[in-house]
Amino acid sequence: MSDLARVVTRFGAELILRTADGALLRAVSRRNLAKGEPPHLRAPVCGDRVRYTAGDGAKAIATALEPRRNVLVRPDHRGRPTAGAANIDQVLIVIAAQPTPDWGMLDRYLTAIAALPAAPLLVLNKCDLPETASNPLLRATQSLYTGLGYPLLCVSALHGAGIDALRERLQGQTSLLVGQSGVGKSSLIRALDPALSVRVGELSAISGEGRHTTTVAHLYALASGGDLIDSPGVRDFAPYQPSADDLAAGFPEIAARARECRFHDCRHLAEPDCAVKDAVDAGRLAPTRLRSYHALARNCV
Ligand SMILES: Nc1nc2c(ncn2[C@@H]2O[C@H](COP(=O)(O)OP(=O)(O)OP(=O)(O)O)[C@@H](O)[C@H]2O)c(=O)[nH]1
Ligand SMILES: [Zn+2]
Repeated sequence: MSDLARVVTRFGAELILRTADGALLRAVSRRNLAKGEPPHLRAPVCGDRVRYTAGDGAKAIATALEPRRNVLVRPDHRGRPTAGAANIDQVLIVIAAQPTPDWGMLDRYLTAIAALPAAPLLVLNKCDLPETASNPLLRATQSLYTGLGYPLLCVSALHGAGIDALRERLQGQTSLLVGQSGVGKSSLIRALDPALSVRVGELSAISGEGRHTTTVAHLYALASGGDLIDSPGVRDFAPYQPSADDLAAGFPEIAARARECRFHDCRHLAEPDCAVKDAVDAGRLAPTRLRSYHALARNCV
């Protein structure tokens, strides 16, 4: 008999599992639990569902990996693909008036999220700051992305505005938290569930690895419902070699206009009769989006 559990985190060959009744359990796993997969996808990662049995000692044994809905792959420090987290329903991209938003980064996130696939949710934090309302570029960009159909919530981790609405959007979902350094991701986790900092301590005690475990991906169960994956290592991620389809999914407004270009493989650079460049010139397509598109297309496979 084997039971089903969810991987909270992994360090080396060891896992912390969350069992069906919510208990945390230390477990060991073979590195290649998923034999048919490419090497970087064989070991269980944060968010995976695994079968386990009780081991001889204090540690359980992960015996099988359940099929994944998706897995986030990113380059490791040597540029090789590595799995960061699995079974992600939704990605929260946190932005704020401060630090100054990096819109290219936002477009990279959106493309990677479309490729996963998962649902994006833009979270504009620090809405208590006067700059949030008074910065014309931020307002214009806000309407650019909502106009493209991306949902956006304005919140304040500091004052609590919009946090209830955010909690609601997290229920029943596994959500990954990403965003530039300093936008308030840690503050948002604390605002969503003040008890979580206690659980972080509990995890360190179980793993015995203290500091190390705070730098890898963790799956947190929110008291209000839903799971949140926070991964300091995955907080900035780019699509791993996007395909042409990934680019089309990440830039739907460009893909729609590209059908009108004279050349079916138009790259929207210097080609004649390019409907995408025409749309930019006519002010119907944001030049920043085309710039982001070109930056990603350079790595396209
Ligand atoms: N005014 C205001 N400040 C906030 C809010 N949320 C976070 N901050 C501040 O922004 C700074 C950065 O917050 P963090 O939560 O550490 O940001 P982070 O995104 O986790 O940063 P990294 O750990 O570097 O990725 C801190 O000084 C927070 O107090 C907010 O809603 N309003
Ligand atoms: Zn074109």
